[in-house]
Amino acid sequence: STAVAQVDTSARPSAQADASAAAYAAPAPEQKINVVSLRDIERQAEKVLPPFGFHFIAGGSGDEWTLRENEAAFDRLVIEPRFLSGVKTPNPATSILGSKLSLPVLASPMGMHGFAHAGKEAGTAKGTAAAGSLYVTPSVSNLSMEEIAAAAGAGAKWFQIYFPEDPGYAREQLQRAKAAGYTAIVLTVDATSFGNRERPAKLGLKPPPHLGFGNMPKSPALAGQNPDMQKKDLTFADVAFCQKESGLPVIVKGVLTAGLASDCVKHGCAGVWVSNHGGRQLDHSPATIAVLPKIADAVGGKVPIIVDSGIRRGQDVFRCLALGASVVGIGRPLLYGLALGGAQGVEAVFQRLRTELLMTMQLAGVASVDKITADYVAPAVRS
Ligand SMILES: Cc1cc2nc3c(=O)[nH]c(=O)nc-3n(C[C@H](O)[C@H](O)[C@H](O)COP(=O)(O)O)c2cc1C
Ligand SMILES: O=C(O)C(=O)c1ccccc1
Repeated sequence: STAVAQVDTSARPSAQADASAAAYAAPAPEQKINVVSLRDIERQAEKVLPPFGFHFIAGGSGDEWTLRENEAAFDRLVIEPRFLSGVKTPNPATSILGSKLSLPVLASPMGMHGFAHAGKEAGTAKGTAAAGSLYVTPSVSNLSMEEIAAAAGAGAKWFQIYFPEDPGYAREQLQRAKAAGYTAIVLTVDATSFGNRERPAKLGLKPPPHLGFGNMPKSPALAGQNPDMQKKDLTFADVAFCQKESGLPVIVKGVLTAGLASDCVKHGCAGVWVSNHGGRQLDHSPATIAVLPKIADAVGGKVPIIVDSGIRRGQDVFRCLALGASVVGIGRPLLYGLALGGAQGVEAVFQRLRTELLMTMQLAGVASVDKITADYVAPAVRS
């Protein structure tokens, strides 16, 4: 295995430090924000974020086909409402692996929130907890997993790991995660090589000085390891390692095929996370909503399915649930909310999605999330 960070990561900020660059001017507001729509805050966040930070967050890989397709694929799927169904107060609450959620939307793991806000991951964790949702802490964070757990407080939390080269360092992180109160491990498998993110280079934007890794090894024997150096040759043996060493349920993130989904179930995974990493890894990998039905079919209800990448509307949440997801994840909009308002901005993003989901459920005629089925969606027919 090799350090991904050393190979192909010209645009990877965590791998580089430009000592001559001015210190990174992350926004720091803590305020209520008005979220008209999740798309609208991307435009607003661009105005307050340093250009590198904005384009690092907003960008995808390669030609950004998958990035566009994530949202375009929803446009090919209509919602067929059932009026006169007597629904009065739809209930968006659900639960996943024992955690109660006030809505079927959680915070996808994202590395290095220092690009979005001076408070780093703390505001995202706090705002997600305030919204009654679940925060997935990234291993490549600017704050430590213990600091992030403290910010989430009683809020539900999982720990996402990029499996490091040294198994001893993997073990240390998994044990720390359990001790810090995380209740599941998310193993991301779609980033063993870093996607070709070209935006910063095309725009002539240089990575800022390093913002600091929160999870450097504690054991002196692991000196030289950092959480951004990943094992390339991942297999199900590494999944088993995570299960054994953490003693926690393990979810595989980055599933895009029915074959991998059924292998995950066979290997005792507690969940399957359908994701193309927000179009940031393998360009021309499929939109998640397009592959969700066959993955749901392969999983057959044996474990929960989480899906993310391009979800921006309550109607998108509805369509994902209709096609077999238990819960959806959102990424970038949370960083935009964070940049604009800190924890309150993050909470406002969840609230906006809740409002849209409630409206969608009311108009579609569905009273609870378990009743959102494939009967309510159909291919869009174009003449
Ligand atoms: C800035 C940024 C950093 C990310 N870092 C990670 C990470 O550390 N680990 C991971 O599993 N996924 C990471 N992702 C992918 C997200 O978990 C998620 O799959 C994706 O953002 C969902 O798509 P969306 O942004 O369109 O909602 C990152 C995404 C972004 C935008
Ligand atoms: O950019 C990403 O998608 C990502 O996964 C990541 C990983 C480490 C640090 C920052 C981002």
